[in-house]
Amino acid sequence: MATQLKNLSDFSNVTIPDASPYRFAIVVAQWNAEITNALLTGAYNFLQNKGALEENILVIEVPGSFELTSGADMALTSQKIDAVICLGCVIQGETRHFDFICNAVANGITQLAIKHGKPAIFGVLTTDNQEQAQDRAGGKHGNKGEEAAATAIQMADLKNRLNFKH
Ligand SMILES: Nc1c(NC[C@H](O)[C@H](O)[C@H](O)CO)[nH]c(=O)[nH]c1=O
Ligand SMILES: CC(=O)[C@@H](O)COP(=O)(O)O
Repeated sequence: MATQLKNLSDFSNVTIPDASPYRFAIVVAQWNAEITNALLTGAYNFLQNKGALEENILVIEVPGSFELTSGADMALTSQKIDAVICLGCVIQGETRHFDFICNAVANGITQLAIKHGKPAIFGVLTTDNQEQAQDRAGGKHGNKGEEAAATAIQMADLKNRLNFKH
């Protein structure tokens, strides 16, 4: 398996730009809160470690991952932010509900980035079980929240360097 022995959050070989010029929103789902709170901590601490100012990090909670798209849309529309990070954890249940949520959120966040012309980062765990989620929320496979924060900084910086106006 590709990730079997990997820490997916290892950025030692990647240059992450200074985050201090940028304003971020982190939209976090309350479903599977033990996991999503760990993702939030990872993302928040990573942003601050890369220079983001506390007053430039807005945290918004939504009920579940399905609401991440609308929560991020509200943030991008009403707040002056440069990138939005969407954090959630969807764990497979007995039915196809998992598939509908995961597809809706992935597609929704993708379309949101295009609609607003700003980075909208998919930091949603989509796992078979609780253990896989724990492994990716500060466990042996790293922290998906850190990865999402790193991506948000890189994309906000890219937009700035390209002087991209929407
Ligand atoms: N089963 C999970 C959910 N389900 C709730 C949905 O996200 C949504 O809030 C509901 O369908 C109402 O629109 N959400 C997760 O984030 N993770 C799950 O495992
Ligand atoms: C992944 C989910 O939606 C969670 O509510 C499990 O649902 P179910 O067991 O009804 O598929």
